[in-house]
Amino acid sequence: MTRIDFDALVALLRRIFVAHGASAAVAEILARNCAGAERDGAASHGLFRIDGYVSTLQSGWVDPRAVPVVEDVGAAFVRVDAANGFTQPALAAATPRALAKVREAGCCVVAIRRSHHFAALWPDVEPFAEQGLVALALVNSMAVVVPHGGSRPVYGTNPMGFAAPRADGGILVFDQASSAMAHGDVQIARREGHALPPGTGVDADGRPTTDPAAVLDGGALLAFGGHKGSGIAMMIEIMAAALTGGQFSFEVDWSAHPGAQTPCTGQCLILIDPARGGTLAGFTARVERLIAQMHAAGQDRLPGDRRFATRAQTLREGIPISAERLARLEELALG
Ligand SMILES: NC(=O)C1=CN([C@@H]2O[C@H](COP(=O)(O)OP(=O)(O)OC[C@H]3O[C@@H](n4cnc5c(N)ncnc54)[C@H](OP(=O)(O)O)[C@@H]3O)[C@@H](O)[C@H]2O)C=CC1
Ligand SMILES: O=C(O)C1=NCCCC1
Repeated sequence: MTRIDFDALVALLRRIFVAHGASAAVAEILARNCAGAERDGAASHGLFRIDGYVSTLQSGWVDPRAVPVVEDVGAAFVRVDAANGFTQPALAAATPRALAKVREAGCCVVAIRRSHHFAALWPDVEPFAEQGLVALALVNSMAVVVPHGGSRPVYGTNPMGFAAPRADGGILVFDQASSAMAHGDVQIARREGHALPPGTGVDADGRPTTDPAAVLDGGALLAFGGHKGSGIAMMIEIMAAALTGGQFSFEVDWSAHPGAQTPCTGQCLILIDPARGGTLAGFTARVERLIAQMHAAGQDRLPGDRRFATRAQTLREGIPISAERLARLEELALG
């Protein structure tokens, strides 16, 4: 195992994306996003995803040079056609207008369609919380989750990311799939030969299984928390796809593009200026009061704590990477 500096990793990933057809602007955004996930120790959405990005780019399924079209729809709504490109450049294109609207109207919905999201959600919400806003991002993916009581997959692993400002200038963030496990983690479990916890998925005959291969090859995942998580997955389909005009998870069809892995769906981002409920200082003081109660009740780890600690360590010491993986990335950067 060796270590790589964050900026060096961004530069290497940028070369990979450019070598596989991405514009300089798209390559920069995806490289920072993916390197940031690896820096934060997000096993399922960091370098693990690079082979999937590359085979998707080679399949012609996504346009890595897409120019998003941003449209104003009233005082507090921005509609974005990602033009079959990645979600993150579409969000970057919409951000200046969304920020202007949230400052003016107190809130803003950003509805992105025809977009491919293959990453963690916290990078989509953190920058807004760092500017004193509350942000909630909802994304649907591909049909691998059975609705509660059902027998075939309809929902994606549909993640939600939430961030809010804190009193010390820091932020509180959670980011999670609505499935019992992210699909990426099931793939990692198969690769590493680990069983899944009971309640994660079913096999091709709908029987509960702890075998990741049985879930991935014809089986399906369950929502987290039974009918409650299933309701959240349903809400995310409605917010990320019905509201935006993106595809539902069950509509994603890769059959004409063998090797494609990124789901072409939608994302809904809701931004709120908490100062509209009083003052920003008043809001963050209430957040701190809640956190103090959580700690007093015995919760010593907040969501985001592990990531922020990993980030601080890897920025200091470098990001751990195996020699094989580094060699593979260098090879991919050659195109
Ligand atoms: N693009 C897409 O379509 C999809 C993306 N994803 C991404 O996959 C990633 C992983 O998702 P998932 O596996 O569900 O996330 P996890 O279950 O690993 O973590 C979910 C959240 O809970 C926090 N957390 C974890 N353990 C504890 C604990 N013991 N106490 C308090 N908080 C805790 C985490 O904080 P911390 O981060 O600090 O550990 C995180 O904010 C996410 O980034 C998600 O966006 C998932 C599905 C689809
Ligand atoms: O891990 C997951 O679940 C997913 N991640 C990226 C997009 C597809 C689903």
